[in-house]
Amino acid sequence: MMLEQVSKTKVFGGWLQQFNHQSKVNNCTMRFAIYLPPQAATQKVPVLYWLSGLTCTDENVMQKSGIQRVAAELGIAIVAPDTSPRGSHVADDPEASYDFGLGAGFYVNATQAPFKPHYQMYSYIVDELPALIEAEFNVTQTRSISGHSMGGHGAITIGLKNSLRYQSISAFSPICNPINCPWGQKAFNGYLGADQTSWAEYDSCELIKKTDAKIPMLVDQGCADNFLAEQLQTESLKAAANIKQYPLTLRMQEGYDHSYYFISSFIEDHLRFHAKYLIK
Ligand SMILES: N[C@@H](CCC(=O)N[C@@H](CSC=O)C(=O)NCC(=O)O)C(=O)O
Repeated sequence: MMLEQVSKTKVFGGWLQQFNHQSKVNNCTMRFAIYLPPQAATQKVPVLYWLSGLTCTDENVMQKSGIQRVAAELGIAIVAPDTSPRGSHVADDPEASYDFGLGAGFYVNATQAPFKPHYQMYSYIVDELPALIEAEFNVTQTRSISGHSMGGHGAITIGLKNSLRYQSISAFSPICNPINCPWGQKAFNGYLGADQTSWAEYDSCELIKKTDAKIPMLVDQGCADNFLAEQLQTESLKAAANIKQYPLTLRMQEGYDHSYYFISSFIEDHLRFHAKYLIK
């Protein structure tokens, strides 16, 4: 069987389920969560992919954001993958830090040992997971992508690099310029190697400067986020978007921090934003 069910819970008339499956690209068992709104019982529905941040699994957004209420109203499925490959045979940061290795795959395809055999999160999110979701569930091939922090970086870079696959992009507190911040430099050095020429392929600011795509993008950033200045660098994304006149709606939200309390405060706006492009 391709999918092994881990849990099934009714929420707002739809079904939240977790599954394990064998990932060919990551060469390990991967878990994901899917929320199917009530409409999926009778018709195919579009999908919003949610990419989570450092230390997260498929569970954080489903348990903390309240995303299901509006997804049920709008008829949008939510798919939340894990943030890295996992298993006793999967390499981790030798120091077992929270910002590299397990729980911190950064949505790139690793080229460096010992990470290359399993850390192929970019291909997993772009190709393998959507193919599985579209084969196994009552969903259309109409997709949008969103995420938080490391997952915001993943959503923006994957959306920009695959403009024909996604209708819209959004992010909360994204790591905007990983090639120039400590989290990104540590991860890219480990996964992609010391030669920085390949790093720009996974940097939102660099990608936005060279793309001709104009996928609508919404970014929310809390002004009281402790990571803002050193790790997230939202101003760099704003500057890059201005250069290209990219259709970015950037909202600096006074008083909000980096947590899921912030996400839960604005997740409804993000779903309604994506619905404009997912549901015609
Ligand atoms: N372990 C660190 C920071 C961990 C943290 O803040 N993780 C965020 C994402 S940060 C960027 O990707 C997160 O979403 N945590 C899970 C949650 O449910 O809040 C520390 O403890 O400071």
